Amino acid sequence: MAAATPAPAKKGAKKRKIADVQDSAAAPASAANSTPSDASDKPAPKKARVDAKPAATSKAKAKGKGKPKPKGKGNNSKTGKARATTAADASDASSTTSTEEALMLDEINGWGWKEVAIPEGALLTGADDMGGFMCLEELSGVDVVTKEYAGRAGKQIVFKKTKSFKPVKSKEATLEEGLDDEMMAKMGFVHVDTVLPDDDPEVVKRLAREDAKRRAMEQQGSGDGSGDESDAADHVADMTLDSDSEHGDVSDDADGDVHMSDANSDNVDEEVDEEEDSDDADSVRDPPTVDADADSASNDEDAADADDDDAEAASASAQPEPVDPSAPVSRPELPEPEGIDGMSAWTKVAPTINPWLLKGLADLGFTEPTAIQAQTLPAALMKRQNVVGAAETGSGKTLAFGLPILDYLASSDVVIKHPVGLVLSPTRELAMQISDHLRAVIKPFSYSHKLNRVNIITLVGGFSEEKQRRLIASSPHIIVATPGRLWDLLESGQLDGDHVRNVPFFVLDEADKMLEKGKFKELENLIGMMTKEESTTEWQSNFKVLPSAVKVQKPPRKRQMFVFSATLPTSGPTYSFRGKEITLKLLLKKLNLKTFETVDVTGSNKTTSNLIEAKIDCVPEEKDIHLYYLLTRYPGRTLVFVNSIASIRRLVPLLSLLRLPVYPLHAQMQQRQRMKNLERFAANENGILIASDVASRGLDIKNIEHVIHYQVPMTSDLYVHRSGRTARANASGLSIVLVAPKELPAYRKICDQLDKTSLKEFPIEHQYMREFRKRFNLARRIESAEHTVAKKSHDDSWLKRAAEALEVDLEANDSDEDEGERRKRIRHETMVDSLKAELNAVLDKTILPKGASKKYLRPELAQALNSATNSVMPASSTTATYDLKALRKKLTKKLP
Ligand SMILES: Nc1ncnc2c1ncn2[C@@H]1O[C@H](COP(=O)(O)OP(=O)(O)OP(=O)(O)O)[C@@H](O)[C@H]1O
Repeated sequence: MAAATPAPAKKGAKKRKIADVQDSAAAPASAANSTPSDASDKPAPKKARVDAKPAATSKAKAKGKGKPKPKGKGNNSKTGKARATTAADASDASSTTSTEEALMLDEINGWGWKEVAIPEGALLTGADDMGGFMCLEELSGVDVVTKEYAGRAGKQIVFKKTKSFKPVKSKEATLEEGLDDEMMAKMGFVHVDTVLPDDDPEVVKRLAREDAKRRAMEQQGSGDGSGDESDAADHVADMTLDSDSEHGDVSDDADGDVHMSDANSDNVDEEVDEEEDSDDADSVRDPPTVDADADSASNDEDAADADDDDAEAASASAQPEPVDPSAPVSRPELPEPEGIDGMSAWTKVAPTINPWLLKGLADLGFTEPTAIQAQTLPAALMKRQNVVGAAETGSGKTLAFGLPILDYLASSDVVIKHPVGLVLSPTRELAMQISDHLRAVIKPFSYSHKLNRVNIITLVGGFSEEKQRRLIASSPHIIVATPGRLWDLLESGQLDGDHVRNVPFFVLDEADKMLEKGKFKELENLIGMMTKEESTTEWQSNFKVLPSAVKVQKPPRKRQMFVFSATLPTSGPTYSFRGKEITLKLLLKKLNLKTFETVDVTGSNKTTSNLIEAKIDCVPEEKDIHLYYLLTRYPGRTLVFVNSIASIRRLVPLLSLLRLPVYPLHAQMQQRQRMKNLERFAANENGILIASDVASRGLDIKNIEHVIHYQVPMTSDLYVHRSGRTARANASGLSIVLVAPKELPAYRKICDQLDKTSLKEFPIEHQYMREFRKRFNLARRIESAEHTVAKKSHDDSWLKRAAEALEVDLEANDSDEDEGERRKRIRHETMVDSLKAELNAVLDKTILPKGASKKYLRPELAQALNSATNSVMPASSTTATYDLKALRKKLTKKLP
């Protein structure tokens, strides 16, 4: 049995545009059994900003790019194999239909059909199975049917035309010329060169308005002055996605994919790879360049005006000047952006702030600065001072240090072609979030003109180095990185040391964490590299930098530094980390930061006033039940922090069995999975993230309602950061700590360090706990039985593999034992099934009485928490005994 497929498409031309995306989607696949497909067969290009219609055809297709030459059209019955034919071969010009449909059928005829083998019975079991075969039934007017062969077994696929088509009367598309623009427009194509550079409806509308205005002006005063023309050309260039040859490369990336995504698309996307790809594409697409289009447009005009006799001279003068790539390129003059009238609160603290940043802030709804921003900007943006900043979690520190960098970029007269900002973050997720946040603010400026594109890249572990190399090559303006990955890239010579050493802005976010002794060796190396005046052999040997990696020739420019955290000890002599006292002085000495402004807007207890804090005393064995109770009783986006990855691995399957939407997050997970889980958590309003402290700092996920500390955190700083994932940006939130008797000393220390007498006892409805316990215990039993089955089958397969490797006949030696084991496994499996049935039956019933409020922060609960007079330690019932025991133990130890 055989089916037909067109010959593989020719490799597309190098200069591919948006229309080609559609084309490649519609191009026939070359794999066996694959067939010509409609554009819908392949996913649309990620974030393509143009709705190029109709999807199944394209300008490039019409031109014949990538289209196989018609061949093998004749009858091949001689071969004895089936051949797909199309009834559209017999053209019928009598009736009229849309040119689009006609073109499609024309295409089918045009593809060079060839035979490929299909395994007997795999596809052609009946006409019913043909539905969607090759996606051709998507084409209006084509049916896919099978036909018995005359006189022999087997079936034949036939594409049957069900409508008549009038061939396109206008100029026929040829491989060389394609359809003319008029024809393309009639068919509903959007010319790729008119595609706007953004899918943001606001920007699209504004650019369209400006375009209309400009056209009207051009028509009115046509010919008067070249300035207008060059403006117009500039604008067209601005709106062009990839009209010059430099952009041809976009389509030719390693994956063969064309990426036409939003310039700000470093967002967490479905696939990490895609996300990075899109970032790559963006970066490659838009390096700051001389606007050659505008130049050549006006030069062409000049040449056209020249006297014929002087044609040669005119054409010589029309040659564009050779461009020195290192020469500064001026930024276009931009009009004042609209919609920034209500932003005076910002200009009050930073009068010179670039209006395009105000526009970005206004678009985000940030009409006034937060306290840390209001106090940082005068020093950082107006006076260009170093700033050491401390402010509560969720109080907007990212923009406090980000705005001065963005302002520098937006206010430069010339196009900047090198990195100006380096932001270091302790975790990958936080680094990506910082990049996204900065991009969101600079977006209107970035899209105001092609030359204004601000390129922010993220360099973190977990992504392929190849992709990160491509990002580095994309002329980034701001690099947001984790120290480890940045150092790797420097050490291996992939990132030029000068890029890092000469940045005029350097940010250390979560600085206290970053500077923990021994935690970030790479950071110490980086700081050493950045703070040394000159490259010396001593320095190089100290930090083991490959000489090729760091080409430091000159001392760094004056650099502005930002050192930020929610838990920086700006006042008071010291702060402690795991028993070690660290002074701020020591911290700043490491950074070689001698002069700086301190901005500290943290309250005495370091947590935000919108945070309601409570605790639950319970013995370790009861923690699971209490957790289950809280998660079920009060649904809402909840982040559960645990102290060990083992706890995550234990809790996630149990809570999943109990039908809770739980997602794990810890450092041993693959980066792709980490991103996916964060995405899922952020998308599910009742989502539950069970995380290690990798999620404790900086993560800004909207509307996290509750944070639960399953175990008492090791330090008060950690408690502050964990709790700070809720109650962000003026929202309210609840943090609950589950305290086991053994954890009381750690808990007390935290309270002490944060100036809290104690936390309020969270009210538990004990009458329901029995039922919660019953359900949880069922889940535990299922888990344990499943574990036994899984372990057994794992052991078996290991044994089998080992036996195979040793060429031992397992069956013969172990058959008796196998039988016993097999019975055991069946018993376990049966038990799992019946336990599951039991659990499902109880889960179908609700525990809470009808009408019980499920709102966590319902007023009476908040009231109860606030008014509780819990001045003594919470575990009042257990504290005394616990303390006594502990004391006795201590005393006994001291005795000789
Ligand atoms: N001026 C503003 N007005 C309103 N919201 C703002 C403003 N500035 C920032 N935000 C929002 O506040 C939230 C918290 O900001 P950000 O992540 O910078 O906080 P942070 O202080 O760095 O927190 P953390 O210490 O946890 O890292 C973000 O969602 C951000 O978009």
